[in-house]
Amino acid sequence: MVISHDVELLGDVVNKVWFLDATRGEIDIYNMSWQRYLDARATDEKRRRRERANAEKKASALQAQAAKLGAKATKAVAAKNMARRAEQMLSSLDETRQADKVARIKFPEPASCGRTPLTADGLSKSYGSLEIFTGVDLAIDRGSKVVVLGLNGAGKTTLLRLLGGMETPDTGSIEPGHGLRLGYYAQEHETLDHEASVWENIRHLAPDTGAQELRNLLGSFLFTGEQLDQPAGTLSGGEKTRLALAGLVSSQANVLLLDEPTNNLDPASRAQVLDALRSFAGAVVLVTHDPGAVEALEPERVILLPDGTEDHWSADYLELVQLA
Ligand SMILES: Nc1ncnc2c1ncn2[C@@H]1O[C@H](COP(=O)(O)OP(=O)(O)OP(=O)(O)O)[C@@H](O)[C@H]1O
Repeated sequence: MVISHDVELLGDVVNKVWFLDATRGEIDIYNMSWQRYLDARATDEKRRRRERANAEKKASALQAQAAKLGAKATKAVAAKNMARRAEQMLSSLDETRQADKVARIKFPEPASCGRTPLTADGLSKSYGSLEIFTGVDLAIDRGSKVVVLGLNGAGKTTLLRLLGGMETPDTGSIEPGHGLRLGYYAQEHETLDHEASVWENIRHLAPDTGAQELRNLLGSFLFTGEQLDQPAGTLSGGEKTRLALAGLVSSQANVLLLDEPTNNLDPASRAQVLDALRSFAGAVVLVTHDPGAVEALEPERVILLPDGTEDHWSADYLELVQLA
């Protein structure tokens, strides 16, 4: 049994799909491949919409007739029965299926900054006797797009944590440039306070933004009503990702450090993140195993770990993204 947002994987392996329909509160079982399931579900939903439209038409005809009859005292009982039948007909229908909701993600104009908002010189990091990397230099220019590649354990997350000030290097230094505003998206969501609620988290991340604006922002990331009071630690993987991204969007950062920002997202929300990346005017340093995210970023440069070598981006590196 597999739970995944990776549609390629699902297309390759599954021959049975359980669709948990939150609108109807039911599980539909489709004994077929992923592609055939997608087609069958689309057909089922079309059928339900048609049935609903027919029933609504019938019910409103009944209601109109009942209203006419109700005017005559002798027909009052028949009219009442008719109205009741119309009501029953409507209440037995499934709720109309909302088009599956998707977060609307758009990064705002970044705050203005100098030519090179972030520089690092001679960074080294070891954990005990394990040397992760030594002597890594980099300069992040305004608006530049950089992808960090390396095999598992090469130190990609470690480098972002150093740049984001979450950890200190053993040697070397990190120099913030004029006007730097960093936005850090952590793979494990450690930028979220898991004890605090959704609302308190976003409040903390964007203390200068008005309450209504924050409410609207959270709404566009699909957080409304009671969920604003839910502790962040109890959110699902995709919801944590959405909350952390909402925090980034509210921050006006001009350098985004993104560690696997598309993990845990359903395909529709992932597509939104990729679109947001495409149109972001600030600088981005991206760590990802998702080739689609790299293509959306259109990086100019790549940093290869653990050596710290820098190169111009070329499509040949895409293969390494999947390996890494
Ligand atoms: N706090 C720590 N204590 C000890 N070892 C650590 C610590 N943090 C990271 N490491 C080790 O440092 C190495 C680099 O970890 P890092 O998470 O930066 O790799 P990565 O390139 O991001 O890997 P992946 O592609 O698997 O996400 C790993 O071998 C990891 O086990």
